[in-house]
Amino acid sequence: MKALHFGAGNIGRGFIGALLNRAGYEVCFVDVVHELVDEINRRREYTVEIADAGHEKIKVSGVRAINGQDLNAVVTEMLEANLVTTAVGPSVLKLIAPTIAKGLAERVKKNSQPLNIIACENAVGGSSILKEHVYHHLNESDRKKADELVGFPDAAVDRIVPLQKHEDKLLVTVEPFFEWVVDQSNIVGEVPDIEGIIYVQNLKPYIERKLYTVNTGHATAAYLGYHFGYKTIDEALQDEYIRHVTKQAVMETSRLLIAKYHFNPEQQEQYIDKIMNRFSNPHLSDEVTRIGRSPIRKLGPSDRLVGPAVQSLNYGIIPEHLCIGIAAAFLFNDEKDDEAVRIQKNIKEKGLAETIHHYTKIGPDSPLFQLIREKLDILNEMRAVQ
Ligand SMILES: NC(=O)c1ccc[n+]([C@@H]2O[C@H](COP(=O)([O-])OP(=O)(O)OC[C@H]3O[C@@H](n4cnc5c(N)ncnc54)[C@H](O)[C@@H]3O)[C@@H](O)[C@H]2O)c1
Ligand SMILES: O=P(O)(O)OC[C@@H](O)[C@@H](O)[C@H](O)[C@H](O)CO
Repeated sequence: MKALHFGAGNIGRGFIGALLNRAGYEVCFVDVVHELVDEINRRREYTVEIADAGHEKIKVSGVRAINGQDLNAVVTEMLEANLVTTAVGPSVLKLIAPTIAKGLAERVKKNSQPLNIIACENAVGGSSILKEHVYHHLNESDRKKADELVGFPDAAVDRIVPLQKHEDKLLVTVEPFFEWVVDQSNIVGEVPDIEGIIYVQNLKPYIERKLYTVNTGHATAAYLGYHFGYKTIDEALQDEYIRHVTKQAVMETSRLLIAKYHFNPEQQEQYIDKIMNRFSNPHLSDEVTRIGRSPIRKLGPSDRLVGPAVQSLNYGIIPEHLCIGIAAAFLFNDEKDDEAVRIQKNIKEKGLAETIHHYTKIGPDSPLFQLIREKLDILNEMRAVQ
């Protein structure tokens, strides 16, 4: 069984690649960083280290890699792959789509075996988004064949994997917890037998619970942490105010999720407690700039902050603390982050009101708009007296 995985980064090596390998797949990574591809091919194995008191080291062997710019190599791999997965970042899906489309166009002519393509990204409907981009590059006849032979089941993936700073370029340190939930209703052919995947018939509650709890809390703590000068998430969460706002923000999303999907309130409370502990794992050092990366994406209308805030209003919940997180995201001015730079430029050139509307799509008539502005003033005042 062969798996082709796009993105040999932290989640690619530390989570998806490791699970596929354990399930018996021969894993081939696709990446655009030459050094990474070469190193994987030179060693054909790497180590995953579990960040807890035991520091267990797991060897992932028999892997190889190809360069994503080598179209022929990717097409050749796609002809034979039994499964395709991605962990490249939601904004990169559009960029890998032409290559995947080329591979699929060849494959549907030569191989009548079904193929599932699972995007393992932090986005609602990641595989569906990828499908849309891929289909854009297929002609009508290949699209019809792909409708029959190719599935794009959506997925939710959860495992905290910080930026890696090891001498061993392939070593990846990951938290012990992981969860990979896949929408079974969109699988074509046999359901892949991979230990660790939870198959569900309706993914929406799971991806929203993951993105709107884990990532909402993470982003809130990271943007506040950055604003108040903390470097890592566990440092930020030792600040009483940041811990309080983060916990309240995920309590707000929790009320939304319970109302919308009827999650069990007690289990939801345990889920939150577990997440707050995961954020503070003393064996991981996770920088607030990684967690806050790409703030334009994170301020998007259906992403982790604005998504639940807007939906909350429909259930009579006033998302005060989510709005603090949103306000803090507009103060994230990490100059190494292109999206942060673009937001700050927009604020300078077009003003705050226009910028909030532009990125969040929240209009001045929404009660959230005023709330975000008030929270921004409060955060700036708090910083000034710090
Ligand atoms: N790190 C985490 O804790 C975590 C947890 C759950 C989900 N995720 C999600 O997983 C995805 C990947 O995150 P990550 O932390 O592993 O990022 P990462 O930057 O470590 O890995 C992304 C990899 O994709 C590669 N890449 C970029 N463009 C490419 C292209 N055109 N073709 C092939 N490869 C390309 C990069 O070189 C990099 O190796 C994101 O969607 C993220 O939200 C991350
Ligand atoms: O990967 P992003 O940029 O969407 O979000 C940053 C972190 O919140 C994220 O990577 C978490 O560590 C992860 O989603 C935990 O499962």
